[in-house]
Amino acid sequence: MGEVCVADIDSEQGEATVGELQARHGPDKVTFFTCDVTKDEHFKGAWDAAEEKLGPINLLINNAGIGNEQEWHKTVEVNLGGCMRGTLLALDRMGTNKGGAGGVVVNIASIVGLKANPFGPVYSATKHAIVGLTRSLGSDFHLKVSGVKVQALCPSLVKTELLANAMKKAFSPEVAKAMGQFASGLGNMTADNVADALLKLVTEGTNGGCLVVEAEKDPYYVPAPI
Ligand SMILES: NC(=O)C1=CN([C@@H]2O[C@H](COP(=O)(O)OP(=O)(O)OC[C@H]3O[C@@H](n4cnc5c(N)ncnc54)[C@H](O)[C@@H]3O)[C@@H](O)[C@H]2O)C=CC1
Ligand SMILES: CC/C=C\CC(=O)/C=C/C=C\C=C\C=C\[C@@H](O)[C@@H](O)C/C=C\CCC(=O)O
Repeated sequence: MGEVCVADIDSEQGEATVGELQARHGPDKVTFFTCDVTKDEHFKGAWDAAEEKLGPINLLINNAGIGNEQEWHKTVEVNLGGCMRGTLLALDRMGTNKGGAGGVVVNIASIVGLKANPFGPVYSATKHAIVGLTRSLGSDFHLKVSGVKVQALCPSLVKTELLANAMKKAFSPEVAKAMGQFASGLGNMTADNVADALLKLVTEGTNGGCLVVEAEKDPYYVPAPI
């Protein structure tokens, strides 16, 4: 395994996760930095600290996300703002046109970045925007300029904290009532299924590609409609 830096706003959970990974892969292989992806100075600080400790970064996974329909500014700022901030920073630091060695960015979007989600309209809008950002910067033009591939992973539902929190912060009482039943009909995909698809994207992904991962299906690309 290469060296990995985990950065998250939740330092308690982040340190615990990194502790588990260090026990498995070695203390020098994984490190944690606290980072709020809505803040430029946090993102840049975490990037610099990670490079100082682990060496040059060649892969960024923009994973932070929330499903809070009641505070839509916050959802836009974390989901879209985080991916935008991260992708632009990665181009600035890894771009061959900026003195870097090139690399890969993976934005964690969602299947509802490619289709509607009546149970989370704001969340769905942020994920559609992430897909647009990814397809635009993932064009041949930008790859030639920067040597950085930009791709998106679009998972279907996994029952994580995100879903539990989203149910508490649902769009309306009607949605809150309908959401649980809808979610339970979506199959049992696990975080490991998503991780396998992510690995495929990182190692053999197509620039600008949006790879969908759903329960009981092989991952598949969804091309832009026009
Ligand atoms: N769970 C699901 O069904 C799906 C999740 N996704 C996406 O996958 C990603 C990960 O989600 P999950 O693991 O499901 O949720 P999660 O709630 O377990 O993890 C989200 C992580 O983002 C962190 N975070 C939240 N705000 C942050 C901020 N301002 N700065 C830094 N970190 C912040 C949280 O502390 C947490 O560790 C998200 O982008 C989510 O939208 C995509 C498709 C399906
Ligand atoms: C904030 C919620 C947490 C996670 C969302 C996420 O990232 C993944 C969602 C996974 C699946 C969503 C599927 C959405 C399907 C819709 O396009 C429709 O097929 C739903 C159909 C009917 C809904 C009821 C209606 O419109 O009348």
